Formats: sequence, C-alpha cells, structure tokens
Amino acid sequence: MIQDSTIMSDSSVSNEPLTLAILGAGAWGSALAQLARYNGHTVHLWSRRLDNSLAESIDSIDVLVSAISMRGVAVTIEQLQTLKLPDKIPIVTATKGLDPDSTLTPSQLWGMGFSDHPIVVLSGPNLSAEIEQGLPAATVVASEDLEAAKIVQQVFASNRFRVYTSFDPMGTELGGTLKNVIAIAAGVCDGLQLGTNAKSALLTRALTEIIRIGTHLGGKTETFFGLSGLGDMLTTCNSALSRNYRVGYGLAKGKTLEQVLTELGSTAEGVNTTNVLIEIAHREQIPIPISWQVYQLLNHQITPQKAVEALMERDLKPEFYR
Ligand SMILES: NC(=O)c1ccc[n+]([C@@H]2O[C@H](COP(=O)([O-])OP(=O)(O)OC[C@H]3O[C@@H](n4cnc5c(N)ncnc54)[C@H](O)[C@@H]3O)[C@@H](O)[C@H]2O)c1
Ligand SMILES: O=P(O)(O)OC[C@H](O)CO
Repeated sequence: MIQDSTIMSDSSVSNEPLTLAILGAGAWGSALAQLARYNGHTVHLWSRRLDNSLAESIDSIDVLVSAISMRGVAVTIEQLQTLKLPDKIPIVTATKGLDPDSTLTPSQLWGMGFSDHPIVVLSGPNLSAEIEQGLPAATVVASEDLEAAKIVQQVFASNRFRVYTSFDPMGTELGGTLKNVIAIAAGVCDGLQLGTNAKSALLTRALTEIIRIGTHLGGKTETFFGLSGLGDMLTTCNSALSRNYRVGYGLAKGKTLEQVLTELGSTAEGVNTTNVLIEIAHREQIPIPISWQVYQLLNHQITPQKAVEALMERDLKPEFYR
C-alpha cells in the first residue's frame, strides 16, 4: 500500500526562516502574522493606520502577503507599483472579495499589477479569532506556480495550521468570496429560526449556485467541494464569529443594515460582494436565486420573510439536470 507520506513528502522547498511583509493589520493580517512568527519567520506588519512606511516594510522581503479588505486592494497595488518590490517574490492574496470597479478578484488585480510575480491565493475555513487562540485549522494555498504555492505552504504550515496546495487559484478564491453572500443568507435563516431542514436545504442549493457561477468564471468544480469552498461555507454559515453571518442574523432580527455594520465595526465583505456578484450574474446571464434574494434584502427591496417566500415559491424543477 502506498503511504500517505510517500505521496505528500516534498523536500524541494526549504523551511529556513524568511522575511515577510503582511499588508493589513486587521483581524486576518494579525492572525497570519502570528502563524508566520510561530514558525520562526520575521514579519513586517504594515497598515495605513500604523506609523510605518510601506517602502521600509517591503525592503528585502522574501514573500508579500496582502490581508487588506477589498476596498483597499486596488489603491495599495497602485501605491506598491511606485516602490521597489524585490524581483519575482511570491505575492499572497488572502482577501475575500470582488472589486466593485472592475468586478475582478483580488488575485486578478495583483496579477495585472505585478505580472512578473507568482500570485498565490490563500483561502479556507479560517475564522481569525479561533486561529489566534491556537485552535487547529486548515487552509489552501493555490497558484498556477506550484513552487510558489509550496513556499507559502512552508511559511504557514504547523502543528496547528494544516496547509494544502492547489492548482486552482480562481476556484479557491471564488469559494471563499462567494460563501460570504451565502453566510448572510444563513444568518437570516437562523435569525428567523427556520430550522435545521431549511438550513441544510439553503446551504446545499447555495453550493450548486456557487458552482454554477464559479465554474463559469474559471474555477474547477472539485475545488468548490474542498476546504476553500464547502469547508469555508460550513464554517462561515454556522458561526456567530462570522461577521457576514451576523449581518444576516441582525437583519432577520429587525435591525437595519447600517445598524448592523456599525455594531460590527470591521469588514463584512459579503455586502459589497453581493452587489458585484449580481452585476456579474446579470452580465453573464447566470441564475443565482439565493444571492439575488440577499441582494434585494441588502438593498432594502424585500423583507427577510419575503425573501424566504420568494425562494420557496420558485418554479418546480429537477434537483440536477442530466
Ligand atoms: N477575519 C477573518 O477571520 C478572515 C479570515 C479569512 C479571510 N479574511 C479576509 O481578509 C480581509 C481582511 O479582513 P479582516 O478581518 O482583517 O478585516 P479588518 O476590518 O479587521 O481589517 C481590514 C484591514 O484592511 C485595511 N484597509 C482597509 N481599507 C484600506 C485601504 N483603503 N487602504 C489600505 N488598507 C486598507 C485596514 O486598515 C485593515 O488593516 C477580508 O477580505 C476578509 O474577508 C478574514
Ligand atoms: O467574519 P467573516 O464572515 O468575514 O468570515 C471570516 C472568514 O472568511 C472565515 O473563513
């Protein structure tokens, strides 16, 4: 029998200490910094709000990691283009969002801005609060450049954080991004106390929806069944630690979106992602009924109860088409 270690072992990547810049000192940037430091790496944590210069933060680094929220990605890329990033170092993007101006993903923006660098997507079921407590978790690092993905795997992998590589950056990134829209719907479902049957139906049909649009945009079907797809959806749709879930839950309890976002005080990417996703779905003519109800809810066009009714009263059809 072939041993797992025979398939998995890889001695080609060194695990000597590296120097990283992590952009974004919010919840996720700080947790990633903790994971890298745990492995003995040096981390320059940069934020527009901290008193440190971006130019100094990227000086002589081996890996650049971006954990800034979507609204800061394009502007940070522009800023970095005026500076001297070390040649060919991997750029890791850990943002889960869609750019409202271009409708592109963060990895597409980074790829356009730094075409000479390998781009690695890091995404998975990773609630930062659990990771900072040292609880076990797993993630995926995906790139068309497998060597770059392996370097990033070594940087973050430890006995508390299991890191898998993947060849499908688009599928990995879209799984983590699109599930935020579904997490809002899941929060509504729980806030309205619709029950376990309803929640299972919602998540299962949502996965079909994510696969429909995610594969159209270039992701691979199997990726959406993995950690960065189904795995992240299960985490985010079942945890009150998730800010996107809390948005839906708050709306179901009668709060306004503005109230919920003020109370959160940090990024719930699903709100912006829903608007951009609906723009893409209209443009590409892809039906995404659950996300459409979330869109109407966020844009004050429907109540949570009416959104549920609308989903239940859709035309009857087979679960799968042959
Ligand atoms: N928190 C988590 O558990 C978690 C886990 C995985 C992925 N993510 C993703 O990571 C990203 C960041 O999430 P977070 O939880 O750290 O959010 P956060 O609100 O805690 O931090 C956001 C960070 O982005 C920076 N930022 C925002 N706008 C900026 C701009 N215009 N220019 C430069 N920097 C800007 C902020 O200064 C801050 O450092 C999101 O896309 C989120 O979906 C978060
Ligand atoms: O708090 P959320 O909803 O942004 O979720 C955080 C992560 O994406 C979970 O993997």
